[in-house]
Amino acid sequence: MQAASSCNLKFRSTKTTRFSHAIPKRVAVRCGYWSESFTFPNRADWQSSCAILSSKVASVQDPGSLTDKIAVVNGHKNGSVDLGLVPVDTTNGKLAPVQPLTITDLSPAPLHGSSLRVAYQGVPGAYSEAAAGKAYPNCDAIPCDQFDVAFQAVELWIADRAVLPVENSLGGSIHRNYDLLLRHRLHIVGEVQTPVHHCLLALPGVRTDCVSRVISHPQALAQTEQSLDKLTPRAVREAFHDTAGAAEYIATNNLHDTAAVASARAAELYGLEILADGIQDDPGNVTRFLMLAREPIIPRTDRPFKTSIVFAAQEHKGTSVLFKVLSAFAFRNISLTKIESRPHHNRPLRVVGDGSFGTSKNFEYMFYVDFEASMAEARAQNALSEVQEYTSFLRVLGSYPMDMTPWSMSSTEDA
Ligand SMILES: O=C(O)C(=O)C[C@]1(C(=O)O)C=C[C@@H](O)C=C1
Repeated sequence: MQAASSCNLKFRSTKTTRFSHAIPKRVAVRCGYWSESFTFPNRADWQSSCAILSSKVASVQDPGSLTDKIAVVNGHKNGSVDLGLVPVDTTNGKLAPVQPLTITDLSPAPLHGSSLRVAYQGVPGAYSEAAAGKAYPNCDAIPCDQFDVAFQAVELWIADRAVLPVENSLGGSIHRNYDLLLRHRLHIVGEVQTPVHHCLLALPGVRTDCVSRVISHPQALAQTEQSLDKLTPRAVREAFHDTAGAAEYIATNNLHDTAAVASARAAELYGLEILADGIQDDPGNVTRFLMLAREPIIPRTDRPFKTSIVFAAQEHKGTSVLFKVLSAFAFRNISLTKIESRPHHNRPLRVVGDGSFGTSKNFEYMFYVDFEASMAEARAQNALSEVQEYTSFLRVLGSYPMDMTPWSMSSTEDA
């Protein structure tokens, strides 16, 4: 017998707990052999908690005793708490029998079921969902409303992996995910690059010249800016959480004046028509996604590897720290593939000058560097020991196989 996740047990949220004012919320969940507690630090996390908890509870062994799954919320015992999770058995109207844990449930991954659970940001039809499928074929893709929720889903063992975008060939870096990489403790275990082929979608019968508003993910709007100038010059553009979510919103609210920039799959899923196809401003539009896990993978040397690090320059080490750090790689013939700087949140400014001409403030940064070498190679280890001399903070985010998928312009047609 399979774990509960394979019996298609689903939960429907009917209402939220009456302790909705208390944040952070600590919830203890007990279910058969399994019990775990979760903390939802802010309201947004708590609001998405029904989905998170449902997915977690549905993936454990014992689908019976459904009423006592949510044992405690903020110290209050079950009975006074109703999270409003209603079990819906989609198999044959019966709940699956209780199953004891087996040795396979204790193996590192996939957990509690036959397929890997992969968190992504967006709803079905988002490019991130396609990327999750490319990174982990046959995975169970778990939609999350925010990037932060996808990180937390892995940290809380609700998902086994997260697949999140970090940069696009037209729109540039997705800074939010760089910041979250630092805030969370997940490891980069792989990368996947996917062609992004955008369409303009609207309700059936809507003409392009009747569209007064175009909604989509800001990255998607940026990637189609010139095409939208031509197709819908008078339409206002509005940011939405994700491309497929924008398509779903149009369909759900029956909006005849609004179009979405999204994938052809989103058109199919939400019953929209494709007004224009391939509207990305560059035919070779590609987004790079990172695969994240709780544990790092063991770096190898038998195939091309990339390593991602983040560091902050040491104060009082002079102005040429960045040059010295980059030289540590250059002298060892290690190519850098990416460098990104983000504000140093703990130390945003450094005052410079001796006062004779006043003082100036320099901004302090966290530098993210990707280089083409595996941490199993001596040259990479030596480069990092040298980097350590100039830095006050250094973290290896992951050493992982490079995405070597053959790529051609025509492959962009697939997405
Ligand atoms: O909205 C989506 O469909 C996403 O998957 C997000 C996202 C992004 O964050 O960059 C991913 C790929 C595309 O570059 C556009 C949007």
